[in-house]
Amino acid sequence: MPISSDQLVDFLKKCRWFAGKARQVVLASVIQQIPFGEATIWIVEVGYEEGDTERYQLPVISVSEMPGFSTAQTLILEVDGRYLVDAIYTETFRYNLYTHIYNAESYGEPTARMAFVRGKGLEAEDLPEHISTRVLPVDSSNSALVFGEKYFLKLYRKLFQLPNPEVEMIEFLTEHSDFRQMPAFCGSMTLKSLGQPDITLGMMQRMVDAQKDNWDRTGDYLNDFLYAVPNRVFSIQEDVFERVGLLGRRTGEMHRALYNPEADATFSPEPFTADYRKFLQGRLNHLLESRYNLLIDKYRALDEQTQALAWKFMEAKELIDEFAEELLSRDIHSQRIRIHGDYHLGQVLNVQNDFIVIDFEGEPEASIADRKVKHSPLKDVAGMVRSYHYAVSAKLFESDETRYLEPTKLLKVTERWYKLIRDTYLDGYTEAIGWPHPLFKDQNEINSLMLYYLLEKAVYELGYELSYRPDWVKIPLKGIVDVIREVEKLHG
Ligand SMILES: Nc1ncnc2c1ncn2[C@@H]1O[C@H](COP(=O)(O)OP(=O)(O)O)[C@@H](O)[C@H]1O
Ligand SMILES: O=P(O)(O)O[C@H]1O[C@H](CO)[C@@H](O[C@H]2O[C@H](CO)[C@@H](O)[C@H](O)[C@H]2O)[C@H](O)[C@H]1O
Repeated sequence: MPISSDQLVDFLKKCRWFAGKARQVVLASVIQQIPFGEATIWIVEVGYEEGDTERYQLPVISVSEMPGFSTAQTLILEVDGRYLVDAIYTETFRYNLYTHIYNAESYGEPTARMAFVRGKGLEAEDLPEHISTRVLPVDSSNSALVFGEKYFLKLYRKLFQLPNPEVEMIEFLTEHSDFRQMPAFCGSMTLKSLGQPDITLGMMQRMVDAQKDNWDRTGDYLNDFLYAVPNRVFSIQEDVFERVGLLGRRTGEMHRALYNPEADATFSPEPFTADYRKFLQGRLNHLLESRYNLLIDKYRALDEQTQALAWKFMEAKELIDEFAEELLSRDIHSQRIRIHGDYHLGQVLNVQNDFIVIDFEGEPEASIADRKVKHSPLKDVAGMVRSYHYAVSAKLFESDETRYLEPTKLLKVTERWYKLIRDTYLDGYTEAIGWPHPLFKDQNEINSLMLYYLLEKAVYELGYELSYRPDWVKIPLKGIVDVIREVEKLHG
């Protein structure tokens, strides 16, 4: 069925996974069609009034009846009593996907073929003919399919002209390490077109039966803490310290697994080269500039307390520049490896008495090439430390229970919780990494790099909050101001 640009745009705008909703679309068109059984995989290109074009994966199939389980994102077009639907909603398409992964079988012509890989996590007993399939209704930027209630397939929607970093990470950890706190790799599907870079279309992992992610679980702990605060009681249960320490240890184990001097170039550790330092500097400058501009744009809409923090950030511009320049112009002897890259409490699922780390796709704002750059693992550590700061700040600053407390007292309690939890997390991390470790030269480098990554993360978050959650802008700003204070201390 032919489809016009307007029809495509109307459909895309209904889809949770379409990232271009806030942008002005000029044209959407199907630029490649890859037949796959009764379905066809469309590669859709979207052009915007400003900025780069984007590509999306849309598997389609023409059916005479709407699928049993349908959502607002199912129907693309209806013509003469037939329906063109997103193929993930049909059993035929899902079954075909699973069968090809199970058999590690390629499909298509030499000019454009889909290569299917089967991973260690897929068990031989789960034969395609016995497998149940369904769409998992997740509020996510991709689509999720479930097979036999045992396997979770992420069908990537926004496509990149390079293999997806998540598949590389999960495959590496599953096949070449003994780290088991992530869902094991079960398979992948990649589009290989003649003369074009490979494009990852999907990845299958073991399905995790998670009760809650760790952002929600930390929120539960914080509720207990919060209720006591108005009674001038400061109480953190021993269980909370144990869980935070365990997460620190699991993070350390993840980084130990990713540190492999025997690995090929994609994963082998690298030194802090001049090129990397230039990359870091360029990235921070770019982030800072975009955040200053965004802040100026949105300044008047911010509350008084947030405006004051914003001023501190703006006034410290020179100090921040000096700090970054000084750190990045010295020789650094710690090492860099592939890391998670977007590590925060929401990326950790609670499973029984342990954790499972998910979503190794890297930072959403970064290009796909940048997401594969190796960093000091302290960048992940800083991400999680920031996340604990977020959790306590969001709870204490936004709750009814604490509304009438004096702001300076509230801030003190928040800081006390944050510092105890941060140190517990860091102790767990250090214990698992083991000391000394070739990833880190000495405590001095650790302190400086931590400060740098904390700053970079908080500046990144400032953009995220200014765009999506203006009420939370003060949280990353507070994080930035904390780093500024530390830097001031260093400069005497
Ligand atoms: N292996 C898995 N098993 C079960 N559920 C998962 C698994 N991986 C992710 N999820 C669920 O799907 C949601 C989206 O996953 P995520 O990796 O964050 O995808 P995205 O990058 O598309 O947002 C998660 O919040 C989690 O609830
Ligand atoms: O959607 P992703 O999980 O890939 O990550 C993006 O969204 C996150 C918010 O959901 C954002 O995280 C920030 O808010 C979290 C609380 O909601 C907090 O725990 C994180 O520390 C904070 O960075 C993340 O930065 C963004 O990339």
